[in-house]
Amino acid sequence: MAATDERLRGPERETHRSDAEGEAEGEAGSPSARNAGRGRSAVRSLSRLWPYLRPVRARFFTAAGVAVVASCLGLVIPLVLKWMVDGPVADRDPGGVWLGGALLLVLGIAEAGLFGLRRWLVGRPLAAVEASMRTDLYRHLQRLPVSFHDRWSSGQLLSRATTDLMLLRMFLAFPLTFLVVNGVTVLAGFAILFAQQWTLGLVLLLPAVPLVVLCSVFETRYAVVARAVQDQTGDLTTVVEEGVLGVRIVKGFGRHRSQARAFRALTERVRSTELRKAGLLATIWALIMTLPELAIGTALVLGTVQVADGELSAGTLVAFLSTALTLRWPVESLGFLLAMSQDAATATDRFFEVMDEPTAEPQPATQEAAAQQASATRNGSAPSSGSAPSNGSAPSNGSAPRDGLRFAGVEFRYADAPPDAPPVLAGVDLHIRSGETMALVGATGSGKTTLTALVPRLHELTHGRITLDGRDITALPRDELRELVAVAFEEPTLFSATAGENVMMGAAEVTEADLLRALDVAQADFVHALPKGTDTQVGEQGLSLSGGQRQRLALARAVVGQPRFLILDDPLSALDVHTEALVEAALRQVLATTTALVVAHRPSTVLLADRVALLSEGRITAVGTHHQLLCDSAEYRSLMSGDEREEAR
Ligand SMILES: Nc1ncnc2c1ncn2[C@@H]1O[C@H](COP(=O)(O)OP(=O)(O)OP(=O)(O)O)[C@@H](O)[C@H]1O
Repeated sequence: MAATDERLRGPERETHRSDAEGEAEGEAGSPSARNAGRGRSAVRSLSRLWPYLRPVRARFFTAAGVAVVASCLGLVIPLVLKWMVDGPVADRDPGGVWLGGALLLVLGIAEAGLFGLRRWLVGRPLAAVEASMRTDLYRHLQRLPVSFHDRWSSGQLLSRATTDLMLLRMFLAFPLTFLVVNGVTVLAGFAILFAQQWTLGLVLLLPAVPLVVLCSVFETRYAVVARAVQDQTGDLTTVVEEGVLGVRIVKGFGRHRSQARAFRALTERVRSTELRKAGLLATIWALIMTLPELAIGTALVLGTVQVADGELSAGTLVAFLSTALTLRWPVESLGFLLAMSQDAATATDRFFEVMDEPTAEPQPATQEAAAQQASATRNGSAPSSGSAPSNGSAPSNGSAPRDGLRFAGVEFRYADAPPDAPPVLAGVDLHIRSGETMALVGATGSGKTTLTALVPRLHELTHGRITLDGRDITALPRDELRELVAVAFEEPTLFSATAGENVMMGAAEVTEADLLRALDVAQADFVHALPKGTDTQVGEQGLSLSGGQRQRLALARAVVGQPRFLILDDPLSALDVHTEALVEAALRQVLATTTALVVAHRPSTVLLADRVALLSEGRITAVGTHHQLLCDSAEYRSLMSGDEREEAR
């Protein structure tokens, strides 16, 4: 998997490389792409599509059968011609010629009708196959851990969900069927050729040997370039997406020229790889067209000599050559059918690279949690985290003590961090009592966001445990965990939906009254002044709203379900002083009814909390009230005053 990761991370690096570096990579794009194309069997890759094709197999195989019949009908036409030339034409029988003509017309119409029927048979089912693959991919992407999304660029995922799946539908609709249909047609055609005149048949068969060798060389080379093109298209998608989402920054800093230059460099790379791909295709196609033409020319000369010598009838020669010409298309199409199959095999690999990613992260704490759960079941009560609830608060139900949120010996290291890097969090011990609000304060990069992300299990901790009312989070079903814990991040993400829908995403079952209450709590009353109130579309990423408005909607989303635990990552950072005061006042009411961990940078946010924990270099170094820490901790004083010298005193 490491190699795959390397390839997937590659785009970010490669996107920003110079052209010279790109050229230096040589023939086939990125080294990772070269490796990806080599040594894999296209057939094995494509066979993984079977589960998706299975539900529509009846229609699919019927369509293939229809196509085989249609194609073989084309082979009957030369036989009718032979009958006409040797029969009615030689005998000067106009009635026979008309009959032959009518037969040819019927055969032609039947052939066209059958090909039309084939298209009708496969059109709808294959669109359904594409849709079901896309749905599976989307569902899987939603389930994959955050660490996966940290590693993969969005453009690579987008291009897999769009371009690659389109390539696969095209492959199933056309090359897959026609590789079979053309294969059967060529075999049947050669049987007819050999039956008519085996010596001439051998002449036509001669190019088959070099063609097979050439096709196999072509397939190997083309696979590498096809992979490179598809990966580079993914990079391009990432750049376009970043450019569109970051358009304010690009414009604000006047970076449109340098952005355009970077984009041009990338398109240049895609273009040159596409040209290499086209060059390979042109070469194989030229050879595939030339060799059979030479063979047909030779057979024509030899056949004419045989007719002149009286060894062969003119009708047989006409039929022979017509059959040979009918076989031209099935043979000549081989080049691009193989190319499309390679594109599809690459698309399949890229699709399953994502689908094969495990949805669960390794959970070192699971055993411990499982043991804990088992012991809880034996004792008939929810386990505590080692000590009795310290605030003496009432149990949440008959047996479970309300122990609040507890971190015990928590250690965390990002999977993609260098092996020699120290863990982001190490030995974090912290207890937030039930009903308490704890502010988490620390210098930039000290690990505050990381610590908060561990509670809803956006990342899996490396060691230690986190408990909610005494229950290990790894032992809680995900749904229950998400119900218990609500989060609002510093960067408020909104979806292309209405303002109301964005808020109601915060809980499973939300009433209109809950929505209005949450908007009120988050001081998001501005929503009512929008053109359609809570039904107003807020646009992609909520970009039509101000930063403060987005943050208030995100806050409303966090509180709408009245969660038992609330995790807020600097939720007031984008608010002006006036709105901040309003939101703070409202938040006080919410915090009074929940257990909260609030990342805070400013004294005003800290003052919302009952106690403050100071996170320093991945450890909790002090816990106390705001005033206690101001007295006892130089680092805390420095962070609150924004004065670095304070710490040195
Ligand atoms: N996905 C990631 N992969 C690897 N390292 C990461 C990742 N996300 C964060 N880090 C690193 O983890 C450390 C802690 O980051 P974190 O975002 O938790 O800090 P923070 O205290 O919230 O900072 P801030 O106050 O600036 O928001 C930083 O050194 C950061 O570079």
